[in-house]
Amino acid sequence: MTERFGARLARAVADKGPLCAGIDPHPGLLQAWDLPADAGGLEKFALTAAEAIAPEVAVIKPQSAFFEAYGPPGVAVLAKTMKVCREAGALVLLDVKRGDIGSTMAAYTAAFLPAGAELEADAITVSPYLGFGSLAPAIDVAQTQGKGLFVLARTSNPEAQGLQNALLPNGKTVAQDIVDTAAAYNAGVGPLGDIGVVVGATIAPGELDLSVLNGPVLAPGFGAQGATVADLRVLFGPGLPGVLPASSRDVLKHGPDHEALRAAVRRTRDSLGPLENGQ
Ligand SMILES: O=C(O)c1cc(=O)[nH]c(=O)n1[C@@H]1O[C@H](COP(=O)(O)O)[C@@H](O)[C@H]1O
Repeated sequence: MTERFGARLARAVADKGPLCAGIDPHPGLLQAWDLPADAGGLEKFALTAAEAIAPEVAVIKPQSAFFEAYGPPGVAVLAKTMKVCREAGALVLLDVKRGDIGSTMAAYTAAFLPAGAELEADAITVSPYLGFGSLAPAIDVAQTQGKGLFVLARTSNPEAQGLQNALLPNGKTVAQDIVDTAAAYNAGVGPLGDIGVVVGATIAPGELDLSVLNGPVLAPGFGAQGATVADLRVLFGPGLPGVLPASSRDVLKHGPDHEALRAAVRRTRDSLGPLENGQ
């Protein structure tokens, strides 16, 4: 039987710590690395980052838009980058933020989750704003094929507050309702469910109750967007249970030197606490 994503993630985090390192080939970073703004520059950037960073972390998160921006050659670079990351032992969380009516969601799911797909990921980010139920095709595949989802709940950007903290007729905020719906899919699954949520590390403490989620929490906003390790501990609890703090630019800015990149990702990873295996 295929091992569930939650179990694979728990093992990876026990081995390498909870950091999720992002590969975000921003045009400004390509320029800072002295690379041309074309598919060749993108490839050099992404593969350098993947080779230096992926062996050091449990999860690596390529940001699809920065690759799609270069058209089909960019998507080919994304596929290659994901392969390098997997071969280095990292779980690949593809940040594509997809979400659509159910039948179309099934097509997005086929693009990113099944074994053998050109852009096969271990998990993807998805948007529930067409209704959580519209994600059913992705949930089905994730749960049966050992893959994971990270559902946007309370995002790190300042514009998100009004919509995501709006109260629903059931008395919950939109974000809390998304967390609780994800929790229902994770109930009773050990050691961790497969349906995670995205909660920005920049939000105010106390906004959300994550106590029954029993699933992973992707927490972007750590580093370049201002959140610190201390902020993470206040927000999510001292032990950061199930939390994957995500950082992209704050690590990538140390490139293109391979050793400097590797040192930066190790520093960031180690700032989150000692590894369970003492490495
Ligand atoms: O889903 C995400 O990954 C995400 C959700 C969110 O609420 N905020 C957020 O910043 N992100 C992504 O996380 C990464 C953050 O990058 P840095 O700010 O450079 O660390 C980017 O790829 C964002 O698209």
